[in-house]
Amino acid sequence: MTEEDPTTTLRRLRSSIDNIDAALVYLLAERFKATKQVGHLKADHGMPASDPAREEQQVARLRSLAEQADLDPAFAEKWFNFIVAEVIRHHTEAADSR
Ligand SMILES: C=C(O[C@@H]1C=C(C(=O)O)C=C[C@H]1O)C(=O)O
Repeated sequence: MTEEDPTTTLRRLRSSIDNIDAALVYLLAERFKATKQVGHLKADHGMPASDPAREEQQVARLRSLAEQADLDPAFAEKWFNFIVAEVIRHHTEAADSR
């Protein structure tokens, strides 16, 4: 079997990376659409922006999923915390504009 040219391999891998990045952007957009609705619901009903107990459950679940998927669980937790910080910022903005 002939080996693939390195330039061709790089192009092929980058094409896959581009598809994955596009999927991640769409997935994140969907997640923020849902969390923004949660933010308005909380603001309308005087509920606190953050829910540490829920976050703790999510971290445990995501760490376990990351292990199964051969992804660093510490990275999964860091990524989750980064996203949640932005969600809380949106929730606080929603509450302040009520
Ligand atoms: C979206 C919510 O609000 C916050 C954001 C969370 C998230 O982005 O997953 C989880 C818990 C809350 O701190 C929620 O309460 O479900």
